[in-house]
Amino acid sequence: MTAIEVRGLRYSYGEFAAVSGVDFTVRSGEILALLGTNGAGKTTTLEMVQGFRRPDGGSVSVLGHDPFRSRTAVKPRVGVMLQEAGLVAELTVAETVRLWAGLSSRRDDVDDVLDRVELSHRAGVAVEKLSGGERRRLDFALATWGRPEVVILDEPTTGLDPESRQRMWKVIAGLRDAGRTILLTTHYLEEAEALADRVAIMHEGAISVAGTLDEVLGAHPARITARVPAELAGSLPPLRGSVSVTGGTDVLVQTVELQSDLSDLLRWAESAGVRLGGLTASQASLHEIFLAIGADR
Ligand SMILES: Nc1ncnc2c1ncn2[C@@H]1O[C@H](COP(=O)(O)OP(=O)(O)OP(=O)(O)O)[C@@H](O)[C@H]1O
Repeated sequence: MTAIEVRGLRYSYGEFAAVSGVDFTVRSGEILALLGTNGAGKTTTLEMVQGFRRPDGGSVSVLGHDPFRSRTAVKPRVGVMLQEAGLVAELTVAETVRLWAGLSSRRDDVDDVLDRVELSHRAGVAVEKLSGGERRRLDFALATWGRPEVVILDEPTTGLDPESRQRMWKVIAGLRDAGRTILLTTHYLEEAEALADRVAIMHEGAISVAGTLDEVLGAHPARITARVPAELAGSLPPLRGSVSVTGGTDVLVQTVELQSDLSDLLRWAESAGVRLGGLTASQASLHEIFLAIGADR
C-alpha cells in the first residue's frame, strides 16, 4: 500500500524553481531516504508533503489525502521532526514530553516514549543540559508521540557525533520495525545505507536516481582491481566492462556485469597460472553515485 505519493511536484521562490517536477512514492512500512546536494530542494519538498506549503504544480497524497487542503485529516496521522525544534531550555525531558502530550490529539505514555528513545535515565534533566544527540532524540520522541502512521524526519542526525548518530539510527529502525512509514532527508550516505529500504537522490530540484539501494548501486559500474605480471597484462580475457591498465601491471575493470566479469577474470588467471595480486571487487558506493550526479550537470 502507498503511504505517500508525490507526482510532478513543482515550487518556485519568485523566479527560482526550487522543485521542478518531483515524483516519488513511499510505501507503507518502509523508509525512503531523500538524499541530495545542498539546496537540492529536499526541505521545500518535505514542506509540501507536510502541507505547510502549497505546491505550484503537481500533487501530493499522504494517506490518501491532499495534505495542504485536508490538513486537519492528515496532521493527527503524521509526525514531523524539523531541523530546528523549539524546545524550552528550562523544562526537564519529562516535562517537555508531558507539555507536548497536552497539545497533541494522539495518546501515548510518557515512560514508554522515553524508553523508546533511550532517554528514561534523563527524564529529570533540563533540556539545556542535554547533549546534541539527546536533544535530537527528544525531538524524535515528540515527533513520534502517539505512534503516528507516517513520520517525516528532516536531517535527523545532522551535526551529531558518530555514536549519537548510530543511537538515532537504532531508534529510527525501531520505529520502522513497529510498522511505521518514514520519509527522511539526509546528507549522509551512510545513513541511507544503514536505514533506507529505498533512496531517491535529488539534484537541482529534480530526482536524479531512485530505487532500492541494490537497484541504484547496481545501475552504476562496479570495480574490479588486480595486479597482473607485466608480460600478461596484454593478454587479459575479453570482458564486458571497460578495462584499463596503469603502470603496466595494475588492472581496473569498470563493469555493470560484476559477477560474470569477475568469474571470467578468475578463470583466465587460473588457466594462465597467474596469481592476481591485490584483488578487489566492489559495487559502486552511494558516494560515487552522488559525485557522478553532481558532475553530470
Ligand atoms: N524562502 C526562500 N526564498 C528563496 N529561496 C529559497 C527559500 N528557501 C529555499 N530557497 C532556495 O531554494 C533551493 C532549495 O532549498 P531547500 O532548502 O528546499 O533545499 P535542501 O535540499 O533542503 O537544502 P539543504 O540540504 O541545504 O537544507 C535553494 O537554492 C534555496 O536557496
